[in-house]
Amino acid sequence: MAASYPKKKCGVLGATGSVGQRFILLLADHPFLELQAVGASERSADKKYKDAVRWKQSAPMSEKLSNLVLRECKAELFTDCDLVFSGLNSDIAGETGKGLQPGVSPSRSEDGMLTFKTEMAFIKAEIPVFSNAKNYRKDPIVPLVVPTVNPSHMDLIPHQRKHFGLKKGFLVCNSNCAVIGVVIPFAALQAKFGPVEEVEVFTEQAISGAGYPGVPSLDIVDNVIPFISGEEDKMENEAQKILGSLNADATAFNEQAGLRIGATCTRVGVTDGHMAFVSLRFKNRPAPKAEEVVQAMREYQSEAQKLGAPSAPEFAIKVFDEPDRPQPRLDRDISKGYTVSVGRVRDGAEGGYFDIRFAALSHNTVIGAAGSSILNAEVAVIKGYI
Ligand SMILES: NC(=O)C1=CN([C@@H]2O[C@H](COP(=O)(O)OP(=O)(O)OC[C@H]3O[C@@H](n4cnc5c(N)ncnc54)[C@H](OP(=O)(O)O)[C@@H]3O)[C@@H](O)[C@H]2O)C=CC1
Ligand SMILES: N[C@@H](CC(=O)OP(=O)(O)O)C(=O)O
Repeated sequence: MAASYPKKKCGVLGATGSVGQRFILLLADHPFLELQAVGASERSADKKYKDAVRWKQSAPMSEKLSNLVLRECKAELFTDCDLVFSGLNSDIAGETGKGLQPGVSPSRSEDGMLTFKTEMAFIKAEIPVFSNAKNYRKDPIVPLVVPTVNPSHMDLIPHQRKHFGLKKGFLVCNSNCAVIGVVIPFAALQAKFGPVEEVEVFTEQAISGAGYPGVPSLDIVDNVIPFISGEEDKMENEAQKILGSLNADATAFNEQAGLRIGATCTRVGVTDGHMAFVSLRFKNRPAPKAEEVVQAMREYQSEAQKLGAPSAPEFAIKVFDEPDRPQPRLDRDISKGYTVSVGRVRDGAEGGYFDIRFAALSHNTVIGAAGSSILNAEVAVIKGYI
């Protein structure tokens, strides 16, 4: 029988956005995370959720949640929550380019007062934050967690709390949505065959990845955009931290040394679901063949699954044998969007540099964003951090 956990009241910041709407869907019938509060900009505050949101999901919103009244994203308005999820734009979520360590020294507002950006203000108010924004992902004191890869990195939380003088507050980040879709297969392969050394990845990313209203229709219909600002840098630099290790006293991360990733990121006219086409080379010789890679991915069990997190998919990775799968429209909702689908697993070109090639599909607002945050929160509750 599944273990039961005490109910936790949660809030969603940025609840009207592309990621926020996915939180509303995924939290509607959660076994222990109860949606208590929703937040958005001043423009939306004090309106009922259903009146402020421009709902873009194919499933309807829950009647009960649709009547929640939106609050401004101020920590003092969320003290009735045990934790919050952040689907805030990065300019609202936190400092840019500086990271949390210097984030302890707050910004100075126009009137000269010291202010904290939103996520920092919440953790200072002792409210744990699970963030989708990019600001603090690479900060040495912030766990960057993909729940079906490295939930053990949350064991840095006591150190983070000590650093900030907090009792209950902490910050855990998700990675970039396109990164999530590739690190899950990488984790399965590395567990079996040792380090991946070199990767070349090409993505076709969904429109919902750009938020709402996002990409103008005249740009994306009947078209492919061969550039997403800032995306390739994240693809090339976030995986090393996720696939790295926590040191023995759980105070610092060692990034995976020697993992080089080259990325080309494009936007295509798909609503949800990022495709990634990967070529990779292992460090160890001889490298595994495609059949062994398929088996390793099929056997992969993540720690989130082993811990019994209720949203953890039965299989973190589904591998298709059919040569024309996965496809976004057909396969993005497998395990409600928590599973990454892989197909076209092939050996590298004969005599070529890369060992293996495959295609991976991930639902960018579920396992790529809101779903990962929810799974991370489940793990944090199971581990007793909340
Ligand atoms: N979309 C995706 O697939 C992924 C997104 N992310 C990240 O998640 C975050 C959210 O992305 P997404 O949902 O796409 O963005 P959207 O632009 O769709 O939504 C932004 C949300 O932030 C709110 N907001 C805007 N300004 C303010 C403000 N001044 N104060 C408080 N709230 C404000 C908006 O509320 P209002 O309606 O009132 O304007 C809205 O709820 C971003 O950091 C993004 O980079 C990460 C992974 C994947
Ligand atoms: N940039 C991603 C989504 C996103 O917002 O990513 P990030 O949180 O890393 O900025 C996309 O367009 O599909």
